[in-house]
Amino acid sequence: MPRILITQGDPAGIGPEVVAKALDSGQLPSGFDFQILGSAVAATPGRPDDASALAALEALEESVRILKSDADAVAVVTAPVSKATLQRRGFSFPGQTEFFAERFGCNSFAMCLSGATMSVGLATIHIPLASVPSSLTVSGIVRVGLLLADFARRRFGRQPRIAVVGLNPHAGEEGRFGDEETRIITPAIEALNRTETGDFSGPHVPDAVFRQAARGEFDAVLAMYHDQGLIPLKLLDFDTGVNVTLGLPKPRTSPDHGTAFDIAGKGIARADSMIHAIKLACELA
Ligand SMILES: NC(=O)c1ccc[n+]([C@@H]2O[C@H](COP(=O)([O-])OP(=O)(O)OC[C@H]3O[C@@H](n4cnc5c(N)ncnc54)[C@H](O)[C@@H]3O)[C@@H](O)[C@H]2O)c1
Ligand SMILES: N[C@H](C(=O)O)[C@H](O)COP(=O)(O)O
Repeated sequence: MPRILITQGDPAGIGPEVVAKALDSGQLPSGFDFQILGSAVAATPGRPDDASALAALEALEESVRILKSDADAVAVVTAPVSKATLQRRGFSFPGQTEFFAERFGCNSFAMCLSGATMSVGLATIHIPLASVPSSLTVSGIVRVGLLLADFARRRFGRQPRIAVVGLNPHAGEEGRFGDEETRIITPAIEALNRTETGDFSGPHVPDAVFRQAARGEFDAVLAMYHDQGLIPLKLLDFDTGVNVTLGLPKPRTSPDHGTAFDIAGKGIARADSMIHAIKLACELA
């Protein structure tokens, strides 16, 4: 039977709790086995330390070993980790997305979050806001746009309508508030439309386009940076949002929330996003 790997994340966070609740929910698809990775070290809730970070890291590495060697292991779902704590243990990646991409030798990958209301792909991921403008390139936006179109086509079963967002207020207001739209984003949209993989429009005004997306006018939104895309997504879709890494040979999903150290150990963490993450992994596998 196909098997979904589930890493428990940092055991000082809510990972083990939401994994256990998801498995007990009665809402997971049939036809799959679920294999839990990660030891329940004696972590203090809300207090990540070297041991809890190591447990999280070992589960990630173990998932890669299994995914590469076992054809029945068809996807991985990762519970949240603390990036800062992991990096103090020598984890050299900004996040799990970049970790899986490197481990699978995947140069073309992207972060996408998909929820009941909207799906959002990110042209840049875990970088300082000040680095965003200089990190945007035509080829980078095209690369993420193609991955997002492929994902949206698989999810929604049609030629996807993808809104590409501007970077600046009012999408630059004809160059008065910035020129990334004319220099970079518009040429990328033109190149994407030449591929005929989706109907790409934009550059859209950032403060308006997410309302249109929420009303169903687009199948996905291609945002220029992390918080541009994830603030509306998490505002509207916190319980159904799933983080999915595009471009990997096997699907990797994760809940849209973090370790929630402030509520760890209290038994009040909601498992909805984890349940949706497991469902999406099964759907994509
Ligand atoms: N999937 C992941 O691995 C992932 C995602 C986001 C953040 N993180 C990491 O998590 C850490 C904490 O990040 P943060 O504080 O920005 O975000 P967070 O999602 O952990 O917490 C934000 C707020 O949402 C609440 N919350 C989160 N998940 C919840 C749930 N399931 N049920 C009820 N309430 C919930 C928290 O209590 C907190 O008030 C950081 O180290 C970050 O890197 C990991
Ligand atoms: N950027 C994600 C979010 O805000 O939800 C989160 O940090 C997870 O990133 P990784 O999947 O790369 O760990």
